[in-house]
Amino acid sequence: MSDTETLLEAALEVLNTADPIQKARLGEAAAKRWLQGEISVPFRQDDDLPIPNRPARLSSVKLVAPSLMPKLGKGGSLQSRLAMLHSLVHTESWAIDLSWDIIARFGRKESMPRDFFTDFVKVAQDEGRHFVLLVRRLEELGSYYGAFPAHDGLWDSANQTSNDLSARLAVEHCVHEARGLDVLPTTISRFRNGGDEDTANLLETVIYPEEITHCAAGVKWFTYLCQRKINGHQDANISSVCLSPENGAQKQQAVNRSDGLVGKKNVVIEAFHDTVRRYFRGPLKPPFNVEARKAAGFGPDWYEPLASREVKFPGQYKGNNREVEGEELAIMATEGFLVPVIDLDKFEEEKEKLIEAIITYGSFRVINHGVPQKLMSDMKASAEHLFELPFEVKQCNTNVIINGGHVVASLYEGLGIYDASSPTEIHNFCSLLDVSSHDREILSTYASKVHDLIVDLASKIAECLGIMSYSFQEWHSHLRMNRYNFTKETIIGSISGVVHTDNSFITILLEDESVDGLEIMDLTGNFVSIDPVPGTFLANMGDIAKIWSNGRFHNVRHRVVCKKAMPRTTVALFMLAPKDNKIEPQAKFIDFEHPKLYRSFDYNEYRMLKLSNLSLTEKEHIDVNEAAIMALFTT
Ligand SMILES: O=C(O)CCC(=O)C(=O)O
Ligand SMILES: [Fe+2]
Repeated sequence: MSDTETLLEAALEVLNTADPIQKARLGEAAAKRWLQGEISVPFRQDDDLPIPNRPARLSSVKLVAPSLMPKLGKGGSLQSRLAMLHSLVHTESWAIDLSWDIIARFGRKESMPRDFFTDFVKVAQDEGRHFVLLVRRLEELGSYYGAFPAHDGLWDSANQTSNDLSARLAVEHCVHEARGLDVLPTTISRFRNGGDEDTANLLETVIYPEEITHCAAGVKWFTYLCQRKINGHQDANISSVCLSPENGAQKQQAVNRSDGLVGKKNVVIEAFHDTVRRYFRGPLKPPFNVEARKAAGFGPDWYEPLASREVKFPGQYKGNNREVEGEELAIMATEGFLVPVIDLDKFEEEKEKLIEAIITYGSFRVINHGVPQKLMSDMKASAEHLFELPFEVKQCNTNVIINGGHVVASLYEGLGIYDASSPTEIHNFCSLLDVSSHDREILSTYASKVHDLIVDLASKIAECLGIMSYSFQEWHSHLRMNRYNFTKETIIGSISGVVHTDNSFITILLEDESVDGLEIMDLTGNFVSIDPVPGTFLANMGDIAKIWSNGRFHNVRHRVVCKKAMPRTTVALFMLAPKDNKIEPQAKFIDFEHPKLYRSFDYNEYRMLKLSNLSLTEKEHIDVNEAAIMALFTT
């Protein structure tokens, strides 16, 4: 290395190296050079070195969405302990990148003092050592890094804070790393109880105390940035680092006192609350490791108030067309539209999130829904077979509800069955189109299972809102298979599925896992892409839910855009209306503050009105859709 090497250059070398062992080795060497003064310059003022949007990473580690991670188990079996160890190894590999990233990304941009660099160099050094120790242990036990799936949630949140150092410190170090401290004692006892004393010791004596110092670095530099803001832009007089595990809390207090922050402590804590609420979705999960957190320099007043999230129902909801502002807007701007994930296996814990999802977003993803993944992929294959039938055969798919059968539009074709909860209707559809017995079987099993899922979901929603006796059992449903005929000639970005809200209470969508294209309008009015997640269903709330809830539930607007030159097939099951087709707002949602918005009406009347405007341009379509619904208002 040349004498003029900067810490930024060393950090970038680590970030641009894919192999984590090599990352750790390079990081260790760079840290030594910095600490011994061989690298003396953090960066050059005129450097214009690109910081990778994503550090180089091994491609051999299979990534899955966080919500789809297989359960790690409780350490009772070797397999479970290996999965736990693997997850720790993966976290440490990201921790190396995150430490060098904070140095590279923010050090110069935020004109941070030398101690900031030194602190995070030490953190990076620790993380590299932790990775090597843990990966070695994993190998001793006969496994390897990459043997289990992993998720990149840590990097996702790093990405969301890539423009804001305070947010990065708060979320990565004071939320995620602090959460690591909360759960580590349980993890240690799981290894110990499973007979793996070596791993337990390693975690207890090396990793745990050092992780406390990393959390402390987050608290310390978050505090520093607040103080700097309070004092104008002059540098805060923060004492030199060294956050040893034993005295982190005292040092932190000393830091606060020396900077006159004691009186302003609430300002710092309030800023912390604001930042976490803005950049971290959902409440923090208790129980907290109060002792370790205290050693890291932050007491319960920092995190306890973030442990619950107010439920916005029913008083605070302001209506669909409300202005989005503050926290909500910031979350949406930084996260894009990540629809909330509802785990049906843990429904009791998910209620609050579900209510927020249906009221605020009108869209959520369901996992552990009980429909076998094989049936989902078979259904998609069967839908593809049906679209391959001769055109005249498909034309036999007429239907009693408007637009319920075979429809053809530019780039789009649809086939449908109403009522999909009726075995006779499925049978009639299959007979008319001469569907093979294999596809027939799949269609009827799928329709019946997903219909049951929708009934269950709708009942759960009602139950969350205290409507216990309402039965969705007899509601009709409509199964629609969608085919978007995207080819090489289709212009990428062209809209195939016009902007619309669904004519349903809930729609359960089986996505095309190889071709994305669905876009949902977020509360700021922008369309954001929804990436398909295999094995899950996307649930969208439709107009009928909005009416039934007297305007409380959000009927989400969405459209389909060509993203790839490949045909796209999706299957939607819409829960439409009760058997008698009468829809009206439920009494539960009507009170003095919320007068009845809609008169009782017939579902078919609504559908005629809604679908009579399909040929309009996109902008008009939105307005007329809304107008059509408004026309049903009581006056
Ligand atoms: O195909 C999709 O992704 C969306 C389909 C849809 O919005 C619908 O069928 O109503
Ligand atoms: Fe739709």
